[in-house]
Amino acid sequence: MDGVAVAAETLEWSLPVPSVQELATRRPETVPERYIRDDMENIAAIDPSGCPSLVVPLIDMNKLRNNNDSQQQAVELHKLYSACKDWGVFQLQMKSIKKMREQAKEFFDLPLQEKKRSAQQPGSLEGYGQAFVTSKDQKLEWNDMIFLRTLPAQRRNMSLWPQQPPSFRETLGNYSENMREVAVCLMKFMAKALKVEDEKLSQNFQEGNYEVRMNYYPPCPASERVLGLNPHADISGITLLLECGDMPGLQVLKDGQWVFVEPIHDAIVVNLGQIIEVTSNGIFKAPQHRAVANGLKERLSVVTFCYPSSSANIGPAEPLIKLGTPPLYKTVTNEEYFHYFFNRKFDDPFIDMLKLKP
Ligand SMILES: O=C(O)CCC(=O)C(=O)O
Ligand SMILES: [Fe+2]
Repeated sequence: MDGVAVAAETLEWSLPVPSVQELATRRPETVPERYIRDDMENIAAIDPSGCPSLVVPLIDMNKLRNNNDSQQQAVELHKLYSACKDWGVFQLQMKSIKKMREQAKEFFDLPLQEKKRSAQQPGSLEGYGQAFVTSKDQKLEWNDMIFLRTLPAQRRNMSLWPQQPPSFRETLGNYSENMREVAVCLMKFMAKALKVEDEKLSQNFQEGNYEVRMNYYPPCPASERVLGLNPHADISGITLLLECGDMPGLQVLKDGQWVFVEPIHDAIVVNLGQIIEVTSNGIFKAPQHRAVANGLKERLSVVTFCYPSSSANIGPAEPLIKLGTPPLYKTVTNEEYFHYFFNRKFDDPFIDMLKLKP
């Protein structure tokens, strides 16, 4: 059984709350109290434009793949290694994925009643609605989303896949396959960068589970006191994030400072998840990140969570341990991994529970 299925059976994921898109359409002067983050001191972040050391690294997949120029390849591989180790996030240059961007926007532009044809069912995360609303008192995020399992195809719940816009389903299917290729390829190079020449790692992502979350953040009249998405580290292996416009909103915690990830048109953002932090025995980092709101413009992101095959164990890669380094984490089954996740205390970096005592 995979993680989300477990959750759907055991947790109230998504108590019904109003669509923030609908709230924003009425152009209110302020927002309801439940969105105001008196619990957060400072939602401001650093603008990285004047500070090159705070610009998220940019990796070129073509250079990584170019076997005709081994020098260039080695330089890019080293850049990848440093990005995964020092940041846990980087931008990956690739042809822009225009169609998915357009279709995501068209979906959220539909009337509410049409979007609600894909509405989440009680107690389940999958579908159109909000995520992780588990109590009537908790602060709410300025975000509407649609969450769908995409690969392998037999995990799809087609009753929740939007039928509008007309080519949404086909575009999302193709896009997911495209993202699986990217994930598999990245895993090959990440294994190489770790000097773990192990085909199993990328193979596990070839046979892995893929889920897509499309996030919609409308303009917000109280953006400096509201959060689009709470700080978190992803529980995936890796996460591939497509920005649908040029409005910044994603921030990553780097050396104690929140830094904007500036959207680049011909790139996707790669965020390492906690499975890779464990697999790399703590060498690579799953960064804390969050999304802020803004008062000017809507923002959309299409986020693909890439998980290894459910039959693969989660633990430090064996070749790393064989090189003589003690394992920092215990090895668990996929089911155990999600069990730890669902039984964490809310704000815990939950992989700490997998840490072995020195
Ligand atoms: O929309 C964003 O920029 C962040 C999305 C994200 O972190 C997530 O969906 O896990
Ligand atoms: Fe995330």
